[in-house]
Amino acid sequence: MLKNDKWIIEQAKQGMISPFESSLVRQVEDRRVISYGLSSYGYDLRLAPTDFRIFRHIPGTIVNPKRFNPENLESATLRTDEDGSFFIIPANSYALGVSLERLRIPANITVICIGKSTMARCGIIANITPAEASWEGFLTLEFSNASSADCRIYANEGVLQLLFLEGEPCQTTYAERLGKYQNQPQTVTIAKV
Ligand SMILES: O=c1ccn([C@H]2C[C@H](O)[C@@H](COP(=O)(O)OP(=O)(O)OP(=O)(O)O)O2)c(=O)[nH]1
Repeated sequence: MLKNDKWIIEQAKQGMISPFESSLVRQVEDRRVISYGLSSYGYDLRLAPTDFRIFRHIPGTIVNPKRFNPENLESATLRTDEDGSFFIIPANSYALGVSLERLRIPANITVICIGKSTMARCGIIANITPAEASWEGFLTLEFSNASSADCRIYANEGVLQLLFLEGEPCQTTYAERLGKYQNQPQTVTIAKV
């Protein structure tokens, strides 16, 4: 079953999402923001200002998920103006960021990470991925800019939404099988095998 706002509040009190906003935030002081916080059946996460990296091609090489070369990722600069702090995701490129919130997923829950409509309308696709039962840490976030125009992606503002699905208790959680992405820090975690 898809979990509702009341359930998310109860779980957040026990540390599922930190920091936690118990309503949808649309404005901070006198500035409009890309919304984040609690929605009816989900939670909108913020992008951390700490780490955002853009894929680049290294001539003569091919990306190998079994031996990922960190040089394929170039750190982007955080810029700030009257609209907020942001990174630029170039046209037709792929980028990795990290969530501002730390998550602790309950043992009978799978979380689906999907895009926000506002960003989707600007050509930004958040790669749809699960966060598994009993996983914890800061999510590494994956975006493509499918449009032919460069786009801002705001730090400290909404960038992704989470849907919480409850299942029958499983035999082995991600934590119990010692999943390799357990306890990710608030920096981009590159592909591992
Ligand atoms: O966008 C995402 C999605 C998931 N995760 C975290 C939470 C999730 O529980 C964990 C493992 O992800 P997944 O199971 O998709 O990775 P895998 O390639 O299947 O790894 P493994 O072989 O360890 O299961 O990574 C992220 O950091 N970012």
